[in-house]
Amino acid sequence: MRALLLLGGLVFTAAVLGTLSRPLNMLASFWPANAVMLGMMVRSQRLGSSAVAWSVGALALVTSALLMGDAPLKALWLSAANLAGVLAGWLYFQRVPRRAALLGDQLSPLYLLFGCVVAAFAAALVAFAMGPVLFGSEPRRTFLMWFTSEFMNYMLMLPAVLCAPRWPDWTWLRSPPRVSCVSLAPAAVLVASELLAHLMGGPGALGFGVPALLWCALRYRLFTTTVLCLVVGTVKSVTLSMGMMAYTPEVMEEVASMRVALALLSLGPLAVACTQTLRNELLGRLQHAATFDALTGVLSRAAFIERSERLLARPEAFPVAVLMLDIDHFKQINDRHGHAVGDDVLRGFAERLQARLRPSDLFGRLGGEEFAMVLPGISRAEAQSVAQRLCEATRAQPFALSSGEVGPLHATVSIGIAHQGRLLPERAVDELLRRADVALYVAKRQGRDRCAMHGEETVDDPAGGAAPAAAG
Ligand SMILES: Nc1nc2c(ncn2[C@@H]2O[C@H](COP(=O)(O)OP(=O)(O)OP(=O)(O)O)[C@@H](O)[C@H]2O)c(=O)[nH]1
Repeated sequence: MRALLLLGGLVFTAAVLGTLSRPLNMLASFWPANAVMLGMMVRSQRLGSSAVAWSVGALALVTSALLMGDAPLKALWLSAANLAGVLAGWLYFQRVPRRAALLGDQLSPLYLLFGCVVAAFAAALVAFAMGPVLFGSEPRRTFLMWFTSEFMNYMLMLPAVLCAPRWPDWTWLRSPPRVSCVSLAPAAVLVASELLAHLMGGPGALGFGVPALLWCALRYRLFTTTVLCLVVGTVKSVTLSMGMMAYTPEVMEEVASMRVALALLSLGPLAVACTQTLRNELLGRLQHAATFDALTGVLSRAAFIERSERLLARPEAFPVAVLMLDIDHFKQINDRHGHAVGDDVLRGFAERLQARLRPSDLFGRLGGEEFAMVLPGISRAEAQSVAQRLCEATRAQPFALSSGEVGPLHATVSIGIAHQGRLLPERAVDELLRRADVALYVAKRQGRDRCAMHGEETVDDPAGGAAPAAAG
């Protein structure tokens, strides 16, 4: 219901705005209603496939035309042409891969271009027959002007509607991004280029803003780029049509050609913005894959070591505890129940322990069934009690398994703790992991399902001579 109201309200408002801009003269022909309706239908599959939604859109177009003073026959015919374009565009976008239709693909600008041609062509086809009846103009002229005006409107407006963020994603409205001189530079250069174009005039002035738009496409989000292209295109078409630039197209063919040029201007920046968005998304996924362990979701070995090194280089992290955790007899779980069950236990174990850590703690999987933690700002006694709680949490409940063939499985963990009160001069991570490993060896030797603190009792240190450690 909310979506229907939004559709009706937006199409109606856009149609009223379009009608109000009619006196601007032929070149501007600002008509956002069709692109708004098409964009919403393409974005929401529920709206697009609902006969009620199409009726609401049609009603909004007809009522706005009647309210703005069009005769009933004219209102119906204009709305029929508009609807024919929207319907043809929607049918076309249904055949385009969804991701590409929503500007999430490198080829999106080309799909968009073709979709706008289809929609504009369908609208012009219905409209040109009424040219002589309603406007007293010849059909060829009506077709050319209708097609180019629709094409320009779709090309400028549709990208912004297709990639506008959904309402809950508008977090930047509540906490706007920090604006700096560097971030404003592309927009400032765009304004300067457009002013220069205005001062110099001539048909070539159309392209003055392109370098700045390309810069914006590289620097800003896709939606911001589409809005900038829309604003630049609309301002250009209005200033040209009002004779505010030194060059103003006069004959019909010049106007039509100018509209097509205005529409195509945004294609380059759009292509760059789409590619950039795709690239950032892929980089984000790559970064995530390198940072987090694919099975358990905790930090990967490399990311854990890197973040631990950064943390342990800061004096305020001390006193600190480094824990080495190893699930007991994990090989038996694999051997008895299979690798998939072993994976379930690893996942459940990591999830259960992660829930018991503070945001400032680091938790990583070093490999196999071996995990490690860095707990900054913690005393020796606190570290010991945290480790004990982690042992209890592992032991307390069996781990749920995704396959129903085996019931929940019990598992236990052994933990070695290394505690360090003051900043270590160098190689702190290696040293503390080594000590924690020594303590883990003690915990395993003393019967497993327990924790051991390095430095409390002398034990054999496999890494080099005798080292102190004790069971917790
Ligand atoms: N399911 C699963 N098993 C893994 C994975 N990585 C390593 N393993 C297995 O983990 C087991 C580790 O066994 P061991 O190192 O002998 O240790 P353990 O059986 O836990 O014995 P203790 O540590 O002495 O208690 C091996 O069988 C590995 O094949 C993994 O990603 N998934």
